Amino acid sequence: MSKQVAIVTGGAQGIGLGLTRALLNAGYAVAMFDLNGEAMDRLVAEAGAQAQSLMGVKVDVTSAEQVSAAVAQVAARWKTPDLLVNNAGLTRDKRLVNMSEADWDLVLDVNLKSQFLCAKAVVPGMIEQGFGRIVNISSRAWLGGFGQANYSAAKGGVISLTRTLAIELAKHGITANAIAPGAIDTPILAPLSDEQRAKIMATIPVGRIGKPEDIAHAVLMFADAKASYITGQTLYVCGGRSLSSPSA
Ligand SMILES: NC(=O)c1ccc[n+]([C@@H]2O[C@H](COP(=O)([O-])OP(=O)(O)OC[C@H]3O[C@@H](n4cnc5c(N)ncnc54)[C@H](O)[C@@H]3O)[C@@H](O)[C@H]2O)c1
Ligand SMILES: CC(C)C1=CC=C(C(=O)O)[C@@H](O)[C@H]1O
Repeated sequence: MSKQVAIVTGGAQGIGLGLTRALLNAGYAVAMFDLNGEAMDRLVAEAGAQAQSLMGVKVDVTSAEQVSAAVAQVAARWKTPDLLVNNAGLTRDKRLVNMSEADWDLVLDVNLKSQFLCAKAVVPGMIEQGFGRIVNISSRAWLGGFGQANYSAAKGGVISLTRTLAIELAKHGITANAIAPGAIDTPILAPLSDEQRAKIMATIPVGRIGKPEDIAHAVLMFADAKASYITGQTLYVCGGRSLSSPSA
């Protein structure tokens, strides 16, 4: 495989699907790691000439065994990945008093633990090849948000994890950076009413809700081989929305 190889967790939908498409168009071979096997099968079937550069691996990214088997599958079909985008995530918003231990564990596992597991699985190969790019998706909500004790803590953990990866891996030609999106139009926003969407829009100086392509643009910047001096950073992609007040 002469192409660069990327893994996108949660790559079958929303921001992840935007990343999958943008990376394919940028010439990467892309492996989607997602729970939604049907969606990945459909995407590969619809990929036409790009199908040979696209694979879907049905994997729960909170499982160490499944993650290491999935990374081995990618390396066996193509090569050691050059880029890992840790994007899979979900919310279970509830006020603290109503938040169960299961709500806490699920959100921490999918948003944070998965990033540790995927990094641990790809890094040995990246060290061996002397090159790697890791981009971890956090959220502007790491600043704190009503009903988001679990999600905010997980997304703050993503930023801490990223800084540590950057420090540990710098000498191996591997960078690690985080992206903190604001509101991006994906199925994760589906539960919002028109009124709630309008309220969010009013706080965004750019005057629109973000699109998956906005995040893909930032990922491609961090992934560039020329971006070797950019590591440990968190880039807010949120249309200029204030970082001083907690999201409500
Ligand atoms: N959409 C936003 O406004 C927004 C804002 C800030 C941050 N984010 C973050 O961006 C990332 C993507 O969000 P999105 O809006 O595209 O979400 P989404 O719900 O549209 O897509 C998430 C994808 O992750 C997959 N997934 C979930 N749990 C998984 C697991 N255990 N194993 C494998 N795959 C799993 C889902 O199947 C789905 O394809 C998340 O980390 C989210 O927290 C989103
Ligand atoms: C999950 C969703 C409602 C959501 C939208 C916008 C965010 C932001 O950071 O602006 C996130 O907090 C996230 O909760």
